[in-house]
Amino acid sequence: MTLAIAIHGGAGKIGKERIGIGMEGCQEAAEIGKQILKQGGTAVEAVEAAVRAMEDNANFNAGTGSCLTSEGNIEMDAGMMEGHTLQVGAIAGIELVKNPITLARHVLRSRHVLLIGQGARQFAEKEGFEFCRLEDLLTERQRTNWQRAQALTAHTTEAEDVTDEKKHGTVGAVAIDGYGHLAAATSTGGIINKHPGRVGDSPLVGCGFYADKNAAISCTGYGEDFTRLLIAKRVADAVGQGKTAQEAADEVIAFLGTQTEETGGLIVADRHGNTGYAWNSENMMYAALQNQ
Ligand SMILES: NC(=O)C[C@H](N)C(=O)O
Repeated sequence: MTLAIAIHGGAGKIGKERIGIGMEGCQEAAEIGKQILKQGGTAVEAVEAAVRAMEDNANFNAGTGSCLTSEGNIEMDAGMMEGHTLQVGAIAGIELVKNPITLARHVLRSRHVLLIGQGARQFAEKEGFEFCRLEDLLTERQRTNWQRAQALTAHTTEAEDVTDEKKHGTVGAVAIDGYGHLAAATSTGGIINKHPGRVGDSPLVGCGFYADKNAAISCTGYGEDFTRLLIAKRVADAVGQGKTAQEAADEVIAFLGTQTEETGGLIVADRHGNTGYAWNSENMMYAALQNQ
């Protein structure tokens, strides 16, 4: 049985020096996930651990390093799906939690699919999560990005169009384990300067992530478009119709390009242990590992 894991760390217009750092972070996370798979762990365990590593890496826009809302707060989204059970767990607008993906995994084991804001916080308390301070999640880089965005917003109505950083750094993982089961996970701080309460594609099943018995997908990009176009589910359907992971990735990103000028990317794993990636932004940070 082929074990496989793929990671992304966001797509966009990413400077050379940041690409190197980002690719390294993806590679480290892929190694963590691969070790779990090799030791007989499940795809869900592998994608959770890989995404946690990315959330803890301050270079990515998820967990520590998340971007700020227009009011200077951090509201994070995360989602996870297990392919063979179609179980879903997602969290939107969560504050002061270091690893939203782990909270999403707790939701996956509950009778619910998606919890938001205050209720998500109550759930986290009940599940024994510890809360951190805003300063524990906030990095100097995101503070600077936000200040720049705020300054520009004062002169434009297109608040979210003020920086190339806006599409960077959402993180995700897809994996297939030794039991032939697939899982997908995505975690993000969203887009910079977003309206309080704004929810993107990342915690929405079929949009920013999806997994079934054929494929697992994690997306990154302009969440509004990934949501209205149900991007992740389209990829799963293409694989279900016989496309390979790579063919499905290419096909759906090409479709995205016909529907919107906004850009993004995605990663896929299929039930044969193939991985695929595609993006139509300038670049995407990613890594993939297989173990025969
Ligand atoms: N960086 C990203 O991928 C952003 C995320 N898709 C969102 O719209 O919230």
